[in-house]
Amino acid sequence: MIELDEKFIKEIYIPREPDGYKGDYGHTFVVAGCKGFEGAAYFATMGAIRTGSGLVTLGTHSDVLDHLSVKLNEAMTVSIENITNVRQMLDKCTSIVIGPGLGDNPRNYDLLKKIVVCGSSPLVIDADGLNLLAKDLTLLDKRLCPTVLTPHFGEFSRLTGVPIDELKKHKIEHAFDFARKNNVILVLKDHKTIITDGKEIYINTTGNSSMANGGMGDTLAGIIASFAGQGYCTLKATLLGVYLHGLTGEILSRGMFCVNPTHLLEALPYIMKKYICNNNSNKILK
Ligand SMILES: NC(=O)C1=CN([C@@H]2O[C@H](COP(=O)(O)OP(=O)(O)OC[C@H]3O[C@@H](n4cnc5c(N)ncnc54)[C@H](O)[C@@H]3O)[C@@H](O)[C@H]2O)[C@@H](O)CC1
Ligand SMILES: Nc1ncnc2c1ncn2[C@@H]1O[C@H](COP(=O)(O)OP(=O)(O)O)[C@@H](O)[C@H]1O
Repeated sequence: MIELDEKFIKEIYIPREPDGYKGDYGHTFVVAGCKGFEGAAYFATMGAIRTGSGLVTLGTHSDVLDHLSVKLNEAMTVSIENITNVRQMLDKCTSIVIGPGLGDNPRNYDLLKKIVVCGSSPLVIDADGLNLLAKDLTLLDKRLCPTVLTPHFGEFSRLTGVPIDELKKHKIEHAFDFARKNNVILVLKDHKTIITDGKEIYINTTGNSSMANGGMGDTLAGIIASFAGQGYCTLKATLLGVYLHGLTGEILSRGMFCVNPTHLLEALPYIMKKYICNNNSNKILK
């Protein structure tokens, strides 16, 4: 069992070349959002943008697309009702995140199926993506892409059919077994989040209950997909994303009672620079 600390995470970090351009840092395809859950799509997309993804495209439902396009200046947007858009994005993206605020309905199940079966880039499945996957886990047998699942205990209970109390009692064993059996990287979100690929177990050491508010997990899903699309191997992208997400929340909580996704998103690039890239940033924290 490996505890994630600053030294371990700094060794994962890949410095950027001075002449790097946006095409070198990936294209994250975020499939998220529906009426009433636009915020989840916003947070996941911004999570990818604020952690350095070269390009980010949000695929969402037509009825929320215009509203989200106006808010997300740095992202492109496409309608997921048009399957040609989805096919084109699967060809050009370098990572995918599906699920935040997407909605749990048969049409979205077909979309998840298409992405799992046809996508080859690293795939992060979160929130409603997990609820859809829980209907038929054998969908995972048909995939070519490295896959990260990011459940909280409620979602993990739906995936496994095991009650939350039991999952909490033996969380490491359940997480490890699930990851091994299904050949996925599992991120079981908690005060001390567990990450496992079914071979090794990692425990995150950052984050606290100032982060216990809506949208924090959506943000994390976007962050992990961003790093996975930038050339980090999928496991390292996951470890870096979980650690950075918690670290940013924890540092902000020194001066804030609660840390909301908006605060976290604002601070992410500064915390990344100061604590992980080993350089100084003087905007937020001395
Ligand atoms: N601003 C937004 O648009 C937001 C949208 N969200 C979206 O809302 C949808 C539903 O997600 P929710 O997670 O709210 O609802 P869920 O029904 O998936 O999960 C909530 C339930 O999970 C269990 N649970 C979760 N964490 C637990 C823990 N640590 N210990 C014990 N039990 C735990 C509890 O039983 C709880 O009632 C998702 O698509 C999500 O992306 C949420 O992320 C909140 C913010
Ligand atoms: N007490 C806590 N300690 C550490 N991290 C926390 C704590 N509470 C919440 N978090 C983090 O916040 C995120 C919450 O995710 P999730 O429950 O999926 O939120 P949402 O569905 O609202 O986006 C997880 O990454 C979790 O680890």
